[in-house]
Amino acid sequence: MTPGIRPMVAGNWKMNGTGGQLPELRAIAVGFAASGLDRKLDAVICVPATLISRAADVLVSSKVGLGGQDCSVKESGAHTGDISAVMLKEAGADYVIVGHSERRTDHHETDAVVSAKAEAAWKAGLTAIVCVGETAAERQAGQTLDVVARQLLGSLPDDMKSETTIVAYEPVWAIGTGQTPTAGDVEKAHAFMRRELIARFGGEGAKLRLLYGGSVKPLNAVELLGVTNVDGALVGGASLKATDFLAICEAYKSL
Ligand SMILES: O=C(CO)COP(=O)(O)O
Repeated sequence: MTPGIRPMVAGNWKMNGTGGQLPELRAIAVGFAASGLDRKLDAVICVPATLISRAADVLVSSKVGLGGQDCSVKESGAHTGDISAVMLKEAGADYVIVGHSERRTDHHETDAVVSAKAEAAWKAGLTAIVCVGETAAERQAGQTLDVVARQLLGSLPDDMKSETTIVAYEPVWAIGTGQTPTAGDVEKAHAFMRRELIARFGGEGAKLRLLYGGSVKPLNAVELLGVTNVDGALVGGASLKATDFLAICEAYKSL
């Protein structure tokens, strides 16, 4: 937690979810409203692009935000298979994840590409959730903070505003593995990011939401979300089940 920063729990459904998954989204919307937790935090679900318009219908007048998982650096044109930020916005999204490690790996996205995607997102009126995080090999080599510093520097454009940007620290080795860094390690990484962001962006860096992602589950949510400078979570697998996602949000009842 950071005093004065409203937390966020964001779900990333990744390449999971056809129409049969929409009842879970409805259950998240209903459960989140019933919990009264919207007074304390924002909840967002980032669905596959094919589900955005239908998800927007499900979430209409709900307190749960909607996001995509990637966008093109371009607005339109001859880019077969790509989806622009403008298209996501038109379909009903208000957020988009950029620079997830799975995109950096599977699609060889560089920091420069991620930065251009964040710019494209802002231009379309979306909030960009920019992901950074070290691999297992980089961690073993003691390079965690160097990698995070390099990715933050390269992936965040100079005109970054805290209102339309969120940073997610996702150690690659913690994603989908059930392994997490210790609370102490997360604290160190987030304190480092905060210092770097303040050094570069001043007050905007101080106000930026910093999410932790990587095997966040109902059982470890209180511990991880209670860490200083952790302003929420980016949740993969556990966001596919409404009960798990809501249980993670519930952590804020005791924080
Ligand atoms: O990559 C993630 C969210 O973007 C984390 O995934 P898991 O929560 O499944 O580890």
